[in-house]
Amino acid sequence: MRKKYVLVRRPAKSLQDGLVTHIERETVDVELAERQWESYVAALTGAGWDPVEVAPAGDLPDSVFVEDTVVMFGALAVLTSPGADERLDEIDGVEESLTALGLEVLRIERPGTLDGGDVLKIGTTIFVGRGGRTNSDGIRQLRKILAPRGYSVVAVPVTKALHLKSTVTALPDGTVIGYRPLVDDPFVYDRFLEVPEPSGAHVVILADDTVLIASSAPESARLIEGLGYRVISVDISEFEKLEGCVTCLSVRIR
Ligand SMILES: NC(=O)NCCC[C@H](N)C(=O)O
Repeated sequence: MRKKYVLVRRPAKSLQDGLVTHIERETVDVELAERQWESYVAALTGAGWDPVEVAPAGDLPDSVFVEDTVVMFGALAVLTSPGADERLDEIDGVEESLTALGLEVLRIERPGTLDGGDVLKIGTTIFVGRGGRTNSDGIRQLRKILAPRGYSVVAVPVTKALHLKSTVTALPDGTVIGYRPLVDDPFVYDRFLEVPEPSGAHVVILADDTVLIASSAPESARLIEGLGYRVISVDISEFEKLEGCVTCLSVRIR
């Protein structure tokens, strides 16, 4: 069986200086964050994923949110063009890890901006959030890269949260789940299921029958379990204080 790699990046010592846009700033316990990160990586490993650690970047507070720096399409890695200038320097370290894995690497360039947190892949349909971090030129560039490879890019406005995937993600069967007050328009998706908690909208698909969710969303976890999935919960409270969620801490490479 082919190895399933997952890219992760250890939290920076300066984590507490990470950006906050839509929520009030709270003090981050960096030591607790480190322990939570270890448990998060252990959950991925336990589900059969092989972690590849991008070299840590002590002076880049948001570097742990590695999802925003690259989007994978099979063996193609598209490095992003982060919408926040403070995050631009995160790209180089990620590129080194991707090249070392022998992947084809392309990139979105300024003036285009695109954050990985704005990209939701469901089969060959790629939903891209147009919001605070991703602009129309970034979407245009991604569309140009993906069209010849058989993907269609569907752009959707995001006005109520940081990223598209702060508002919705998808279950293994393709059902889009979201916390309704944060979703601009649920009708852009073929199937939409409302979850009862904001962080319940975020799942990482670990296998066809298994998803990872934050422990801050117990009711949503029960709802998803009721649909026949195995649900693994992890506490990521310190990352949630910086508008992070379970998806943003890793990038799966299949
Ligand atoms: N994909 C994600 O949900 N990323 C979270 C990024 C949080 C970080 N503090 C930021 O504002 O960029």
